[in-house]
Amino acid sequence: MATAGASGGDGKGQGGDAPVTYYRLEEVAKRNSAEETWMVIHGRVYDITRFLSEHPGGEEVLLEQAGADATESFEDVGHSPDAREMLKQYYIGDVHPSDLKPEGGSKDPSKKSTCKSYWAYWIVPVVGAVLIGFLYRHFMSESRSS
Ligand code: HEM
Repeated sequence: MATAGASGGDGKGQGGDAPVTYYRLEEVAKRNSAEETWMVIHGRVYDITRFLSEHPGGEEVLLEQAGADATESFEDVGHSPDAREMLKQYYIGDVHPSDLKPEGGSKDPSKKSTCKSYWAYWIVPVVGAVLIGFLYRHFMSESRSS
């Protein structure tokens, strides 16, 4: 099997502690024919060449996505847990981290703004509560003195 452009490494992988092979998207894009069909689903690379003729949804839909990120199409169909389980046998590696689009992962660059929104989320009720406390004390002391 072709491994050009791939590099070994560690990190999150499909199976246990085996080293993960990373593939650049340009490497995946070259495998876009019926002779060699790779696709990306949720940041993982699958060699589905031998699965083409077995796919219940037909070979054509797979070839349309060949060499590309098929996550959206795969999810749109609403594949069964069995179909997701089948994916494992075609797994060959992960998309290289520098080619990964943020998909809600921990390396999400928008994390900072999420932190900011958490601040905004609790600071409003806290400031509100303190203000109400001051007003309450103010009116109580006024009503006591009058
Ligand atoms: C390697 C990845 C894929 C695997 C292992 C897979 C597997 C399966 C399986 C097992 C089914 C039968 C129904 C089910 O159990 O959900 C199915 C149906 C289907 N798949 Fe996929 N699929 C893959 C990728 C895709 C992609 C990328 C598309 C893109 C459009 C697609 C389109 C469909 C359609 C349209 C059906 C419905 C067929 C019908 O109900 O007549 N599949 N697939």
